[in-house]
Parts: sequence; structure tokens; C-alpha cells
Amino acid sequence: MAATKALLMLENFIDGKFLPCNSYIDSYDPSTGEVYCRVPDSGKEEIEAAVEAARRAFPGWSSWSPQERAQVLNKLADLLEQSLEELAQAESKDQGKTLALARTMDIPRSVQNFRFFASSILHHTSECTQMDHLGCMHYTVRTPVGIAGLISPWNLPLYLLTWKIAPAMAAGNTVIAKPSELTSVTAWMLCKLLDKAGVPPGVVNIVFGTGPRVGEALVSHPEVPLISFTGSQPTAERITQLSAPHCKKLSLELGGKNPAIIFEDANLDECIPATVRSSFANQGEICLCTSRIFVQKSIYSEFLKRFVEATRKWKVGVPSDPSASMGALISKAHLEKVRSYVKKALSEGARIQCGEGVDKLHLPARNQAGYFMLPTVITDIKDESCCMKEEIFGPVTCVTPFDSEEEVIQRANNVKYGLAATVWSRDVGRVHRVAKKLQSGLVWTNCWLIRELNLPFGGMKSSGIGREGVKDSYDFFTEVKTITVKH
Ligand SMILES: NC(=O)c1ccc[n+]([C@@H]2O[C@H](COP(=O)([O-])OP(=O)(O)OC[C@H]3O[C@@H](n4cnc5c(N)ncnc54)[C@H](O)[C@@H]3O)[C@@H](O)[C@H]2O)c1
Ligand SMILES: N/C(=C/C=C\C=O)C(=O)O
Repeated sequence: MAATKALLMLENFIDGKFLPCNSYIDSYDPSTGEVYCRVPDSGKEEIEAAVEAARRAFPGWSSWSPQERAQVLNKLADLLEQSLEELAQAESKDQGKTLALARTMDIPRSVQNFRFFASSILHHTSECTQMDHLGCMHYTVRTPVGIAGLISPWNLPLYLLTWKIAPAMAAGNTVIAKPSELTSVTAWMLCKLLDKAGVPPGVVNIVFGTGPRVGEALVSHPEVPLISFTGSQPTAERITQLSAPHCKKLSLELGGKNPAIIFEDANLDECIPATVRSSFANQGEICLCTSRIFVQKSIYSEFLKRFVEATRKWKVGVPSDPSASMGALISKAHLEKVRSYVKKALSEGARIQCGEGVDKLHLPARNQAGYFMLPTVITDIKDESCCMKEEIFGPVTCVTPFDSEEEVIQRANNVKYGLAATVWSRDVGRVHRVAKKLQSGLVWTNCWLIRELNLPFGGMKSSGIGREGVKDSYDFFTEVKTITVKH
């Protein structure tokens, strides 16, 4: 009889202790489609216990100096760095991304998040004004909000969880975090490092489970005054409804339908590989990924030919394969959702230049049930198509020609999202001019995904509310008070 593999059993981490749950959710290895892990299916009871722990820990943690808190965050960064390989293996297995990407992006950025906010918390300044004629001075002070509710998505699990935990802790808040139930393993591994880093019990509590059950229990709890959420717009709408009665502070980092605008003077030797990467990195499961490519008409044919050739070299493989550029999508349901957009495009008369339904996917036998899909390029698609309007969040990108700068700006802006964009041109005046006119919170010119953590990150329109970054996260995770002194 074939030996059944022992399942990895996660536990909630509350008040510095790992606690079992009375029900669990199956979690799958996207590269094989097999259940390999079980995640606690927590609810109100677990949130109540986490709130009690976080409440109890808050007076102590918030009274620590920024220097003392920074020391703990730096120790945590060191411990994460020492566990990089183990964490990368776990992230790759849990999310389906290549091991190479987990090693070079996800885990190093998680380390950087703790180091970055450990440093920045030491350098914030407050404001002061004087009214000499009234014998008054005014100054601001910032204090931690209290218990921070953090909800993160499945595409960059530890990277985006730590992007919230680090600033919340640095500012003196205690934390209740709920990672995605689809990718909970590295959050659980993080919990195993907290005590060794010197994090007092109750400062960081991680409760696992589904959005509607434990997520909503967290969002609607009256003692959690703020929610930092990264995920989809429909979920954000639900969170906004639930938190409204409590007038909670909300940070909402949502989806995108990000354009790449390629002018005829672009350096195609640089632009094409960068735009393949911006379209298909992490299986296209990055909120900043390019999903609409506008190419000036005079170079459209050359660009398309070279872009399709380069896309066909973007290898889909088993995540542990060092030659793979892309791994498996997160779930069977998500794979079917992404495929349905390609079918829809075909039904509208669009052309599939490469990928889904055109080229053949080659995988080992044990991975045939994995959630793999080829990077897919769609052309001859109308701007009104759902493939050009809706976030697909998979390895699918659309290429379409344009004539003038004015036309392409209008078309690029003509979606409900406003998260990121790339602009490719050697004309420096043009890149500045176009970047300013694009309705995006982030614009990369002649590059993609060079992240400056000091500056605001986030989107406009339906891509979210608020920003994250050194000042923006500090402002979000603190309350400001203006004090007037009459002398
Ligand atoms: N702007 C960004 O920085 C950014 C980054 C990554 C992902 N995203 C977006 O996230 C989406 C993909 O991630 P996803 O599928 O995990 O999103 P999702 O909204 O389904 O889930 C995100 C998180 O919210 C939780 N959740 C779901 N329903 C909830 C509810 N009713 N109450 C409370 N919590 C709930 C989930 O369990 C998960 O932890 C895409 O739209 C992508 O663009 C945005
Ligand atoms: N918040 C960030 C998100 C990046 C990609 C999301 O899918 C970041 O880079 O800081």
C-alpha cells in the first residue's frame, strides 16, 4: 500500500503560543494539484483570543523606544535571512512560483521590509509652529493606533505580509494578521522566529483561515481600529462595509490593469525582455504586471514578432527547475478563470499569437495535474473587451497599436483601475509628459519594478485607497495629535 505523505499541519499563533484549531482547510501544492498542508479554519473565537492577547501586549510594546523596537525588527530580519533557503522552498511549494523567484525576490524583500522600517522608525520628525503674538506654540505628536488588523493576499505571501507587519510593529502597534488561506505556510514559519527575535507574546498574532469567516471576524471586531488590506476590489468593498460602523482607518491596496506604452523611439532590445518579464513574472500574478501593451503603429509589426518570440522562450516549468521562468498558477479555480479570458477573446474575434491553445505545454508526469498555463499573447482585441478592461491576474497580455501620444494616453486611462504603468521612449521630455498624464499611482519609464520603498506605493481609482511606504505607512499606523502650548 503506498505510504501516504504526512500533511503539514499549521497552527494559529496567538499570545506567543501555537494553538490547534477545531477545523482545517486543505491547502494544495499548485505544481502537482495535491493536498500537502492543512490550514486552520479559524473564526470569531480565535479572533477574540488574538484581540485579548494583542490588547494585553499593547501597553508594554507601545512603551518601548523606537530604538528597542528597531532592534527586534533587525533581529527578525537576520533570522529570516538565515532561513532564506527554507523559506524560499516553502514559498515556492505553497504558491507555485519558481524557487528562483522566491530566492531572489520574495524572501529577500521580506528581510528588507523589516530592515527598512527598523531604520525609518528612528528618523521620523514631527511639526511645530509658533504664534509669538499670542504667546503660543503648536506641535504634533504621533502615537501607535493600537491593534492593527492586517490582511494579505496569496501572490507574494511573505513579501506582502511583512510589508504590513514591519511598519505596524515599528510604530508600536500590536498585530493580528490573516494571510491568504491559499498560502499560509511562510507566515506560520515566521511565527517560529518571533520568540527568538525577542518579540514579546501578544505583539504579533497570526490567525489562519478564510476571508468570510476569520477575515470578517477580524474586520468587524470593535477593538481593532484599523485594517490594512491587500487584495481584490470585491473583498475591499466588503471590508469597507463591515468596518464602516466602527469608522475604522482603512488602507486598501487593490488590483490593476496596467498598461505598457511603447513609442517608436523605444529601445526594443531593452523594452522587449523587460515587458515579457513585466507581463509574466510570478505567472502574471503580481498586481503591477503589464496586461495591456500599446505599441506605436510604425514599430508594431517588428515589436509583435520579437515579443512573441521572446514570450515563447519564457519557459513554464516545475518550480524547482532552475531553467523555468514561470511556475504554476495558484489554484485550479484561478487557472480556469484565467483560461476563460482567453476563450472569451477568441469568441470576440481576437487572435492568440502564442500560448494557451496555440503552443504545447511540456511537463513531467507528476505535474500533469498542476495548475500550469503557457504565457499567452492576445492581439486584434478591442479596447472594450473584458480582456482589456478587467484584471486577469495571470499570464495573459494584450498587444494593440496606437497612433498618437494623445490617443494612447486616453486609451490607457480608459479603465477603472489606476495602479501602475510603464512608458518606453528615449525622449526624456515625452516620458515625463506622459507619466504625469497617466492615471496611475506608479509609473516606471524605460524599466519595471524598481522599487523605492521611501516613496508612496499604491494606486488611484479602483486600485485602492491610501499608500504604503516609509511616511505613508508611518502615518497610517499612527494617530497624530496637535498640541498647543500658551507660554
Ligand atoms: N495593490 C497591491 O499591492 C496588490 C498586491 C497583491 C495583490 N493585489 C490584488 O489582490 C488580488 C488577488 O489576491 P487575492 O485573490 O488573495 O484577493 P482576495 O481579495 O480574494 O483575498 C485577499 C485576502 O483577503 C481575505 N479575504 C477574502 N474575503 C474576505 C472578507 N470578506 N473579509 C476579510 N478578508 C477577506 C483573503 O482570505 C485574503 O487573505 C488581485 O486583485 C490583485 O491585484 C493587489
Ligand atoms: N506593495 C507592493 C506590492 C507589489 C506587488 C503586488 O502584487 C510592493 O512592492 O511594495
